[in-house]
Amino acid sequence: MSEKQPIPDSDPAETKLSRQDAWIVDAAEVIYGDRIGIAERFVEHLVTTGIEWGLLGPREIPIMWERHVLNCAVVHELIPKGALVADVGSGAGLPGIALAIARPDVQFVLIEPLERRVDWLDLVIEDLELENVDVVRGRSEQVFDTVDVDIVTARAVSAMKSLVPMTVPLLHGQGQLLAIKGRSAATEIEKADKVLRKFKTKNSEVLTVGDELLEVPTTVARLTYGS
Ligand SMILES: C[S@@+](CC[C@H](N)C(=O)[O-])C[C@H]1O[C@@H](n2cnc3c(N)ncnc32)[C@H](O)[C@@H]1O
Repeated sequence: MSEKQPIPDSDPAETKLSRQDAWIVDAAEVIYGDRIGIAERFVEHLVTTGIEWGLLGPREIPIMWERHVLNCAVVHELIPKGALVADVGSGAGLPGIALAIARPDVQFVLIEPLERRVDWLDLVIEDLELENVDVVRGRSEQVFDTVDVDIVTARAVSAMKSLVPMTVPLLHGQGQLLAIKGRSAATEIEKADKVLRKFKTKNSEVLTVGDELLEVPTTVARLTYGS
C-alpha cells in the first residue's frame, strides 16, 4: 500500500511576507518596490478568498510567493514599457495580476471564461485599486475581433500546440506570446512545429527569467510575430 503524502502546513498567516525566507523578501522588494503592499494584499486574497472560492487548493498556500506570485512577476522583464498585454486563462490572476502590480505603466486585459473566476478577479482588482487591469469574460477565441495587444501571456492553460491558435490571433500579426512553461518548453515547441509555421511564427525561443532573484528561475517560451 502506498504511503499518503503529508499535507503541508497551510496556515494563511504563514504567507505574510515577513515570515518568508530572506531571498523571497528580497526578490519581492526588487520586483514590486513601493508597490510591495499591494502584492502582499494580493497574496492575502489568494490564500483566503482564492481558496474559499475554489480557485486554488490549500496545498498551494505554503508556496504562494515563490511558486506562484514571484514566479509569474519576474516575467515583467520581458514586457516593454507602455505595452498592451492580454493574459489568457488568467484564473486567479496568474500571471496577469502579479504582473499588473509590478507594472503600472502597462495595460492588462485578463481573459477568463469562468464566471466564478471573473467575479473573483473583479473583486480583487477593485480591492487592490488596480487601474491598469480590465477583465473580459469569455474564451479567447470569442474575443479575437475585439482584443488587439502587443503581448499575450499564459500560464498552465494548454500545451503549445493548442495554445498558439488560442492566443496568437490576439496579436493581429504583430507582437509576442510569452508562455510560462516548465521543463517541457522546448519539447512543446518542437511538437508544435506545424502550428508555429501555420501561424507564421518568426522566432521561437526558450528563456529563463529571474535567474538572479529566484531559487528556481521561470521558464518562458517566447514566440515572436511580425517585423
Ligand atoms: C489551469 S488554469 C490556470 C490559471 C492560471 N493561469 C494559473 O496559472 O494559475 C487554466 C485557465 O484557463 C482558462 N481557459 C481555458 N480555456 C480557455 C480559453 N479558450 N480562453 C481563455 N481561458 C481559457 C480556464 O478557465 C482556467 O481558468
